[in-house]
Amino acid sequence: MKAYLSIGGNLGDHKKNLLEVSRRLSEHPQIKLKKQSSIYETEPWGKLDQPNFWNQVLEIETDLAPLELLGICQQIENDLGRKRIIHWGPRTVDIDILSYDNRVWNDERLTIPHPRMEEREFVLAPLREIAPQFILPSGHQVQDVKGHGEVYLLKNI
Ligand SMILES: Nc1ncnc2c1ncn2[C@@H]1O[C@H](COP(=O)(O)OP(=O)(O)OP(=O)(O)O)[C@@H](O)[C@H]1O
Ligand SMILES: Nc1nc2c(c(=O)[nH]1)N=C(CO)CN2
Repeated sequence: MKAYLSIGGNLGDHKKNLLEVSRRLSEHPQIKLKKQSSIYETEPWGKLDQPNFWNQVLEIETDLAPLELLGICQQIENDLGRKRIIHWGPRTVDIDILSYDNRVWNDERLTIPHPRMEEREFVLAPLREIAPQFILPSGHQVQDVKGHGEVYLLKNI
């Protein structure tokens, strides 16, 4: 199954943390990392009084079930020192499942497609880069939609 993940953080060594997420995901026997967007520096979304984030979107192929994938992502977040303190607040690294095999999932642990992805330019810009044909929950193509927040493509990092 094809899934898209959004990863981001704004504490510690951003680059190291993002690379570490990709490394750990690709080491998992049931996950293949297919595409990685560029890394973007992004204005904080939702809660504005915090440092800029670094964000990236990954395309993976996996035969893990959605909740199993969520568990792996949360394990990686915890291993990299993620503490859940402030809602939408600063974090070393956060992994959101944007979509999973065009499926819909709705329970207290997991909602896919991710309900807030469409408002977030920090998700849409990297997604547009690796999956311009991606259909958003609204039915629009990602390349036709602009979300909120400025993003800056980071070059030569
Ligand atoms: N698509 C999803 N991807 C990742 N986590 C999800 C998803 N849907 C629901 N969750 C749940 O959301 C919970 C809270 O996530 P988290 O603390 O990372 O929220 P957040 O990143 O601050 O906000 P947001 O969800 O708006 O990105 C997680 O424990 C997880 O169970
Ligand atoms: N730019 C940006 N802003 C955010 C981010 C993020 O990854 N990037 N994550 C948040 C919590 O999910 C809240 N706000």
